[in-house]
Amino acid sequence: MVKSKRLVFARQFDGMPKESDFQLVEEETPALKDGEILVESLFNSVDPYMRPYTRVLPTGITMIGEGCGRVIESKSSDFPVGTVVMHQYGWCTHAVLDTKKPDPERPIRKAPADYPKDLPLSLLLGAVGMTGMTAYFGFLKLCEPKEGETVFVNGAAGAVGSLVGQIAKIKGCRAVGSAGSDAKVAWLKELGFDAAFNYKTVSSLDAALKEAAPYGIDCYFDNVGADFTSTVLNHMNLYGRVSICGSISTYNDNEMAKGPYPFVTILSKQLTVAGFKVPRWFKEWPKGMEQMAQWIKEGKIKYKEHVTEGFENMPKAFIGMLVGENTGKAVVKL
Ligand SMILES: NC(=O)C1=CN([C@@H]2O[C@H](COP(=O)(O)OP(=O)(O)OC[C@H]3O[C@@H](n4cnc5c(N)ncnc54)[C@H](OP(=O)(O)O)[C@@H]3O)[C@@H](O)[C@H]2O)C=CC1
Ligand SMILES: CCCCCC(=O)/C=C/[C@@H]1[C@@H](C/C=C\CCCC(=O)O)[C@@H](O)C[C@H]1O
Repeated sequence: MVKSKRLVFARQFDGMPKESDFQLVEEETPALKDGEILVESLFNSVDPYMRPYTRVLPTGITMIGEGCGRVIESKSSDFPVGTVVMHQYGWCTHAVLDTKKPDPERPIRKAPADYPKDLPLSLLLGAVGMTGMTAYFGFLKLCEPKEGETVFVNGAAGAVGSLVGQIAKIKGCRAVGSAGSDAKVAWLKELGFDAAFNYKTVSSLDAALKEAAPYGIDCYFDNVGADFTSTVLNHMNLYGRVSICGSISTYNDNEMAKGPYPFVTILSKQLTVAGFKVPRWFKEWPKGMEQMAQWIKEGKIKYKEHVTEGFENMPKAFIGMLVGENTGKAVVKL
């Protein structure tokens, strides 16, 4: 038995989450049954989806989220001690997982056997994990970028957005991004974005897009949603493709945003607009993970991690990510 900690989703969020919405619980892990493994978490992820997904969840549960950890006790020959796994075990320091009852929605994923020794394991939650797969498949499958096309991504200095822009460059596109600070914009230029702007300080989004994408936008990877997206659609070229990845500008709203209705724009420009959830391509993730790791090793993809130290600081890290404190992937190191 091991002393463990978890953070409970104690109060429904009202607008921006608060630290007092979580409660820390300490307890001992139970003895393992046949087929079970005890995982010690090394890194826990904080992600935007946690804010809207909790709307329909009951309070009192362990806060939802993915972690990357090491098996420290095992009653499963498939997962010997030392195996590194990723799983939606929630905000906890230790998790008992049943390997005999696989849940296709929440699989226990093993770190690839050939995962490069010189890459941090935290990347299995970031550029070589769920976030990286979101950028890789959500962009390539739905935007189908062609050489010479203009790609626009918002939330561009975040975990997903920063990868989308760099993949766009690898594919020979012109990459344009927006982010919420001048320091983030400077980093995007370092990454090779052809144009980038601070959406918080431009005189108008319309004017900024006109300047940054003078020949229009062919591919739009949308992390932000709502009014931002309606404005971007006006800058799309004929037959443009739009990948609807997220809608972070609406996650703290207590009600779903209504309108405006951009359907005539979509029709007249003959746009293809598609939403996705990245587990849709689960079967292809190993290939995507291998490609992302290879691009990182070759220096074609650069990444940043915003690492918060200490399990107890997870609420701070989560709120910080929602207000834009992170550049690159926000993770918590336990
Ligand atoms: N469909 C899917 O399967 C998946 C979707 N996603 C979505 O991808 C998006 C990006 O996620 P991820 O890269 O992990 O997160 P990020 O690393 O981008 O972190 C969130 C960022 O959002 C920006 N932000 C916050 N509020 C606003 C706002 N009102 N308007 C514009 N930007 C805002 C902040 O950056 P700034 O300083 O620039 O404002 C903040 O740093 C999210 O919408 C998420 O839900 C993620 C994973 C899977
Ligand atoms: C309106 C909300 C849009 C959110 C888009 C987004 O960020 C989606 C992310 C999912 C994410 C969900 C993870 C876990 C949900 C289950 C939680 C639980 O009950 O334990 C991940 O699965 C990949 C994205 O599709």
